[in-house]
Amino acid sequence: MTDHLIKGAAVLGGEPSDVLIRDGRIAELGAVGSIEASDAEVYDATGLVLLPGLVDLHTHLREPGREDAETVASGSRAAALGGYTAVCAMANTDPVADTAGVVEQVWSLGRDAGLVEVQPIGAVTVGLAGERLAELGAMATSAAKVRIFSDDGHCVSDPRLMRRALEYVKAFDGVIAQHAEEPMLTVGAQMHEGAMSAKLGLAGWPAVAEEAIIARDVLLAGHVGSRLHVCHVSTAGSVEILRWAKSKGWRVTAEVCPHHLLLTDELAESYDPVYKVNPPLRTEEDVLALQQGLAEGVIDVVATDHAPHTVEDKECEWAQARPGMLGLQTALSIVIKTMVEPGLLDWAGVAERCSITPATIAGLTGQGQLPHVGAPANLTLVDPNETWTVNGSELAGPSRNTPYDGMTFPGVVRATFFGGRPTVLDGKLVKESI
Ligand SMILES: NC(=O)N[C@@H](CC(=O)O)C(=O)O
Ligand SMILES: [Zn+2]
Repeated sequence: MTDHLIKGAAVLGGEPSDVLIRDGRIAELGAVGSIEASDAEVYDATGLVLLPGLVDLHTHLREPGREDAETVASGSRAAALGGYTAVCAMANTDPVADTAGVVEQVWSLGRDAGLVEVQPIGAVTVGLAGERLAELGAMATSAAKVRIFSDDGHCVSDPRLMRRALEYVKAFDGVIAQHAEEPMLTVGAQMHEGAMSAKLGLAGWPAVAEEAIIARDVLLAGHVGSRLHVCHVSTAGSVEILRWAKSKGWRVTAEVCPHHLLLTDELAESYDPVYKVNPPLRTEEDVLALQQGLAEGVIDVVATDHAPHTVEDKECEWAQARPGMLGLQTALSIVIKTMVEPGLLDWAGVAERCSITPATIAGLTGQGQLPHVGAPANLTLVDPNETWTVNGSELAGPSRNTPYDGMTFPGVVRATFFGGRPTVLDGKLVKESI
């Protein structure tokens, strides 16, 4: 394996340093010019910020079943380009990832693609039907070593089943990741329930449908003493409930998606289904509360909820369109725009929210480590002073459903190193790694 010498990178935005990568790990780290490595390939990282490789807790890779929207390989390419070195693959595939066989299939497809660590998430219930627990233990002890279980796309709405799931995973320190949506309050829902849904005549998903489930689940997690993770938190009220749950010392973590940190329900006025997503885009007040919650750590991590859909599933009437938007290649830029530029997070905070804490939640021990000698070389180099304009037709993967087409953002991912090997250099996929 070739040695790599990264020169002049600001580690977490600090002093410029040189980093030598050898045999998949950081072998040396020191002041600029202090490392001798004549055989190493040199990468000039002057002006770039070095972060631990990003880790996504919520990625829809669509394989098996909807390879026309995304595959494990195409999603891995999007992830590497976005600065990720690990993604957790959601279970709502076809067939559903509710057995050891399916999670092992996804895991080995990820290994074959070789661009990021692909950690499968297992379903909580058989077929995501919310009726019977899936084989959680078999998935946990499979080669995929599943630790996160989620029926994402659906809420585990039966409280008895949710309690049993929390009890079951406690034995192997697993976590239940809940898509918090009380289904009886979102029948026919198309967007956030508020002034805009009234104006547009679209059925609303009220904030309380999310908040009622989060309130119930933090109580259950506290009661059982087990780990709960709340997916894609989208309302100001949810942040308040999480703050309270954390003050009790319960083992509760939560994620927010980049689109909920930036976009609002006003965009639905265009009737462009690219803005249709679950949970829906909310109000300005919610956006500000989510940013504040993430800054304070009430919300622990940023997760993309990267949800590729084909043109047929997205470019149709709003009511028929599938919910979800692409996220892997734009996430870091949106975090910089909404959190770093306004001074809500520094680079250490970005590393914490986008890499270190997600890796801890997912139990990915080789990921999310602050750069130090001996650490696995999963690293991202970003140019914070450069901007780029999103071009939907140039994104990796077959799907085009980005809500950011034509928008200009700060923060260009220049290089990604996965297991000591560059997967992205100068902003492009490294050929040998594809
Ligand atoms: N977020 C979405 O709007 N859609 C997701 C499911 C989900 O994350 O709930 C999908 O699988 O398309
Ligand atoms: Zn969801």
